[in-house]
Amino acid sequence: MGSSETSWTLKDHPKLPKGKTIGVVVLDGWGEANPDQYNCIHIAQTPAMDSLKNGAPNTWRLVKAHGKAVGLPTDDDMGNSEVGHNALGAGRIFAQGAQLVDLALASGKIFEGEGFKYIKESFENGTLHLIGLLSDGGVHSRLDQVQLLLKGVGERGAKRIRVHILTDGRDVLDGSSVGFVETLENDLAQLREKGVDAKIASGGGRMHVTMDRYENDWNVVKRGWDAQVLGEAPHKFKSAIEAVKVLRAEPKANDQYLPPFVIVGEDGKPVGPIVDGDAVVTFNFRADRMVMIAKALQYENFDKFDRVRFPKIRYAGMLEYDGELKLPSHYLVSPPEIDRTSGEYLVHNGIRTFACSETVKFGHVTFFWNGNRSGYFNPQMEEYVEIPSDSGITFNVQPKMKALQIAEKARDAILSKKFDQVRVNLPNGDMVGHTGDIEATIVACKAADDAVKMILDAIEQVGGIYVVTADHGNAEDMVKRDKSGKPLLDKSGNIQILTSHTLQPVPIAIGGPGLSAGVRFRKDLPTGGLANVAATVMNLHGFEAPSDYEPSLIEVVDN
Ligand SMILES: O=C(O)[C@@H](CO)OP(=O)(O)O
Ligand SMILES: [Mn+2]
Ligand SMILES: [Mn+2]
Repeated sequence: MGSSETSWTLKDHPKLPKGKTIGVVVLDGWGEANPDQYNCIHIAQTPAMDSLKNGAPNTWRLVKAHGKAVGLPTDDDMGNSEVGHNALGAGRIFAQGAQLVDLALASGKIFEGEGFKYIKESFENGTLHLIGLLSDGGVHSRLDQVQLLLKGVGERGAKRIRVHILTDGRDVLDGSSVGFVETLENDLAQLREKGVDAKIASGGGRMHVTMDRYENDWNVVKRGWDAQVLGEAPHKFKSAIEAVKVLRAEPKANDQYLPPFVIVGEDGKPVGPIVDGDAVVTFNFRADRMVMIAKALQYENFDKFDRVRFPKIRYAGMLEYDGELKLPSHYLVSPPEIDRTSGEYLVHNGIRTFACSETVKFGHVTFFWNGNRSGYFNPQMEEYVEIPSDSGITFNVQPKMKALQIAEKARDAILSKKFDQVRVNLPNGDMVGHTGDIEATIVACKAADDAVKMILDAIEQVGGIYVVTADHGNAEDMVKRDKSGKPLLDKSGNIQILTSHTLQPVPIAIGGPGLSAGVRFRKDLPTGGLANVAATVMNLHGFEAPSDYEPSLIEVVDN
């Protein structure tokens, strides 16, 4: 159903009233796991979330937040914010970027599309540059896809290839960068044997170089630009393996924050700056952390930092990263078409919406929630508030982040009675969980719980309803485990800290004075996931969900 033929009017729910203020709280990175010392949510004081759990099974339950339930290729794929918020907002399961790229590579269609034809024009006389996250995390990119892409471009005439790597350590174990670089070097050596001049040209840690999001800190993108395009960085090495090993040996160094480096040849000159006539592919499929570099590579007029040189290149994204902005204008694989999201329906049905988070998660409750769409559906009906995040720090230094400020904004929005839905994302469990700092993550979880309490109190005051859930796990498990669940030790006998998301389910709780008597979670949807939440929220607003939405989690029983 395209939007032109869409009937936006939702049917009235047969039993549930309209007009209740609904607080929708998404705790980022807040899964449910066994209570042990590596479960920061369990260790932290979280009275608000604990009390919600007492409502099980009628008003508290778990939902799936990983794998196929959120459109990822397999059930071994951990959840992430993009797919989690997409599912929460869109109410249906869409094959997500990771899977669409897999399919396009398997069928070879990726090499037949408009995007590939466009970059191919540069293969004869220019260099093909690949820029992206080098790991098998599967959140933003996957190494096996990069390998297939490299093989494919080699077979299709690319003569000179330069890869600009971003080391991970966030979706995968810290220290794993070395192995990924070795694998890539191996592939590049094979290409060289076939006569393709293929090398790594630059690199840096994902959180320090290139992969900022929501314009939190343009310096991050600039550091990448300087290395990738200008061939300038504070560190110069003859090989990427040496670079990563040496930079990791610095005190406190880790994969996420490695400084930028360039690879130089025997003559001391960078082996792969981006110049006129080259082609560039950013190979991440996920949008949020690619939008800023895409703007720098694509926009003629650009004032976020001094690019010094703006080479005339043919640029394509692995996917289109922003459908509204049409960014980038060329891409190898079409993104999922996430249409008719709950946000769009609700605005058409008179629901006035307020959404808020701090910068690092602001796009999650707006852009991702709305199916990777920027801006408002109807500015008269919606207000989105972004609280500036701290920048230039790792969040274990400020684990409370802006949770209190987000909660205050939500509280004020609820008490103002100007909105029917007040939606927030509380980032702490996730952003601090990614640092691997257990003490700080415990503080973070408490801060998120305090914020939940403030929002629940405001809902209480206005006689509203709350829906509290999460987008995927993180803080509930901070250690890598074997199949039996036992913590894994590294060579020196230390536990292996897990900085990534998890495969755990997440809680969802409903309640508040506005919740009609007799509303409870159904028992016949034991495998329900995040995509079932949108219909649930629509019901609580007094509407039936569209028939092709995943079913609502609630039922109304006569008391
Ligand atoms: O920080 C990010 O980009 C991802 C992890 O790679 O986390 P989230 O999906 O929670 O945004
Ligand atoms: Mn998240
Ligand atoms: Mn995360």
